[in-house]
Amino acid sequence: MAAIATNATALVFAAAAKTSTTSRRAARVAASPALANARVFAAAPRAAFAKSSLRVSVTTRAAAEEGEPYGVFKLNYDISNDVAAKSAGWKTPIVVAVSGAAGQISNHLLFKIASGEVYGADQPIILNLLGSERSKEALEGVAMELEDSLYPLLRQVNIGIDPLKIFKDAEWALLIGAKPRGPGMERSDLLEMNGQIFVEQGKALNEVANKTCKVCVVGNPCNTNALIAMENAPNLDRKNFHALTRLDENRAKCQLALKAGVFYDTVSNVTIWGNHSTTQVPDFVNAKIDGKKAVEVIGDDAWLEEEFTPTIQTRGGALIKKWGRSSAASTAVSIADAIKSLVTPTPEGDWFSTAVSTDGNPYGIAEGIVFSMPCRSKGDGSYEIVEGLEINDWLREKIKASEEELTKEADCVSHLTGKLGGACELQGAGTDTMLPGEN
Ligand SMILES: NC(=O)c1ccc[n+]([C@@H]2O[C@H](COP(=O)([O-])OP(=O)(O)OC[C@H]3O[C@@H](n4cnc5c(N)ncnc54)[C@H](O)[C@@H]3O)[C@@H](O)[C@H]2O)c1
Repeated sequence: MAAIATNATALVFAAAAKTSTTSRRAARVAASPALANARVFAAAPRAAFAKSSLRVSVTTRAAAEEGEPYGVFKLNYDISNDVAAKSAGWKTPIVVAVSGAAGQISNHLLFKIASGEVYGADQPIILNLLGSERSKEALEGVAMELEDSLYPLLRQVNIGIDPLKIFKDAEWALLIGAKPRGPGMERSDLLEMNGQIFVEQGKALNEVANKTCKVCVVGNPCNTNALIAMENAPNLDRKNFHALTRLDENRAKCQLALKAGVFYDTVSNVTIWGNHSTTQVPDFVNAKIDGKKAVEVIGDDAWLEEEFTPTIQTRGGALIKKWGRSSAASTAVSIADAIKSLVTPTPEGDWFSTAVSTDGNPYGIAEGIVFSMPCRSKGDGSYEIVEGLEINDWLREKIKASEEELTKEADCVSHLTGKLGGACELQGAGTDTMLPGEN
């Protein structure tokens, strides 16, 4: 990878490689004078994966200067027998690219992914980690921690700051990296600043990612960032773009359980409609507790409308007041949940929330935005929107407000999505809504 080739601090784990592409990449790295001291072993073709030796070597700037590999990897070790035993039922490794990999959320998520908790205990992983110029050093620290964790399923880690390199062959792209809203910054400014990131990353995905790559955008404002990435990646199926609203769903389930005095695993069919902002609509109308209508089990409409709903909309802010920082661990859990919901079949009769393209949606939501809706999956990475939910007047009005907000956001970034949009109406007092973590 050129990013690695130009950065002698780069860390390359190249275990039994997945594809010939990976082998070519390793060959380029090995040929680079900048990495003359880096020892990269990555040649086993896909068919040979199960039987290949695991040979890992790594270098750091200091080690490269000294000509010594780093830490535990100063040993080149061969565990072919062990791998052969463990890999009996293992699948072909998948490439998971993560942006913002040196951030708080990734600090939890990467270890879940590497452990097998997210994609399965038989799914080897290649982690491609994207950082920013500012987080370069920290990114190496992340890789060192992954190194020290000795995860059997983690077959390769690549780090860098060029999405064209890091998104290469990605089968999943988890776009977490974004900049936080600064003091006095309007939502329109935030959209513009982070929108540029998602133009670049969308284009990079379009160019180098696997054509079936599934993209989950977490960096805020995540719905419209997902829209921007999607519009800049015409080679990828629009149905493969998601923005994360699963954390909001999990929060809603928790609060319903608390009110009903039941354990939260009995709460199902919870939808978050709309934007990951304070206009989001946590749907108690269709939610169930122990298979019964949540509205009937709870029997307190005033609480549902006037307490439950704003509690979920502003839960992020309440947490910041306690923690002094935004939710990271529970966000990582919800990203893991969102992925698991796509790679395992949805339980009969249930659904999950994810923000997806509104193209052809059955609820009459305006097209051209990314809107959270109830979805189901067969477990093959795809989804379908669940039809036929009851939309009463209360829900309709709330959903409309979130739809209008997202339409305005889309107008504000029309210059980033190649559309002829209207003027940006999200400027000035009274037009700004908060992210869940901002108030
Ligand atoms: N959708 C949700 O439910 C949800 C929940 C919580 C947080 N978030 C959002 O997730 C994002 C990340 O949160 P965090 O707590 O991990 O933040 P963080 O500040 O700890 O980490 C963000 C990382 O992204 C990096 N980064 C910035 N620009 C980048 C770029 N162009 N390419 C790659 N990396 C880049 C930064 O250097 C930093 O290391 C924020 O935008 C936050 O608002 C979303």
